[in-house]
Amino acid sequence: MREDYLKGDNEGFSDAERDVERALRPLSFDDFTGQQKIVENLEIFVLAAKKRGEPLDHVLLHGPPGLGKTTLSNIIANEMEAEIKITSGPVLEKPSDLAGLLTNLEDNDVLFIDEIHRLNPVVEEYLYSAMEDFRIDIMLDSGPNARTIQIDLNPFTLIGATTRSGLLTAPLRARFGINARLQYYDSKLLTSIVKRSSSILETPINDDAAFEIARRSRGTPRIANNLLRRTRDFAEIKGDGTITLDIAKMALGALNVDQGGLDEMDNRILSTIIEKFKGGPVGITTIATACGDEAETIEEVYEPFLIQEGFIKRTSRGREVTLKAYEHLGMIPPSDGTQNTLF
Ligand SMILES: Nc1ncnc2c1ncn2[C@@H]1O[C@H](COP(=O)(O)OP(=O)(O)OP(=O)(O)O)[C@@H](O)[C@H]1O
Ligand SMILES: [Mg+2]
Repeated sequence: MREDYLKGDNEGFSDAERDVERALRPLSFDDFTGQQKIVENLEIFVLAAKKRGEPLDHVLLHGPPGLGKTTLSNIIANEMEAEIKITSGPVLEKPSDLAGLLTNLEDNDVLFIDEIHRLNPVVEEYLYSAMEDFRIDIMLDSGPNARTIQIDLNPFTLIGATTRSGLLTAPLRARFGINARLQYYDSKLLTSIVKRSSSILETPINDDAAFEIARRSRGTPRIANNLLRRTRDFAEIKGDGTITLDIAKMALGALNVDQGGLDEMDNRILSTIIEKFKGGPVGITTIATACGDEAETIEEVYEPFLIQEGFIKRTSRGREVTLKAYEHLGMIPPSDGTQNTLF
């Protein structure tokens, strides 16, 4: 079980915690740290769309949890000076659920569909004409009385967010004019996010403490913010309210946060490759089966971070762990490069 502060979504959080999360959310492009290329491009597309008086082209945001997809979607709507209607794939069960939302959109509004990979295929079909022609065909009645009517929609922008872009159908993917994959944040960017958040929370924090939290946040702003809040508790109870490096280390230690910021699944993937497959190379499907997760989740959610941080290498024959992975787990690497000495 992952701890609350590492959770992908907000499940397990109290209302107060959710309010804090909302307060920490940047509201404009200027406020948003990192993802520089994506933000620069979006700023241009938004300005151009506003100049033409048109809606922004449909946007697909994908990437691992907690990197800012929902945040960016809200920012896009703010910057477009448009209303945002928020829903998610699993909530839209029937075409009429979608039709209800679409017909209520004003000119240039944003419809945000979270977890868009989980759309019901029937609903997805309706989305095609809505996205392309701003029109939907609605079926009225059924049986012998069945007839369809065409409804014109106000021009709108669909923003889809997903952690699993590999599960999107090709026709849906093709209808997004703007397609951006969010990347993990480096420790420097996360340090400035931690500092920004602590100033919103009115909690003083030392530079080295901010960096320590950032470094151990798995490249993810949501985790950084959550660890900051827990560390603040320690500073208030065990210190004088300021987050110092000692307080940060004490808090992160007490919370069992990994030295390298890896989570339980990351560690399981690494130890599985080492213990069951002699460090690799091994195929992603085999790793997934051994770890009890889906290959696509490992490939899209976990592996990118492990590769970026140099724990895993991708070779033509599969995935291989690096020396850094052995060191991280306190295991002895094979001496001749073929045999795992632990086996
Ligand atoms: N670039 C950023 N700068 C500052 N804070 C950020 C940034 N990106 C994300 N955050 C913070 O991290 C939290 C999580 O971001 P967000 O909810 O947008 O992630 P997400 O990609 O939508 O995650 P999920 O896939 O789980 O829905 C937000 O509350 C926000 O405060
Ligand atoms: Mg989100």
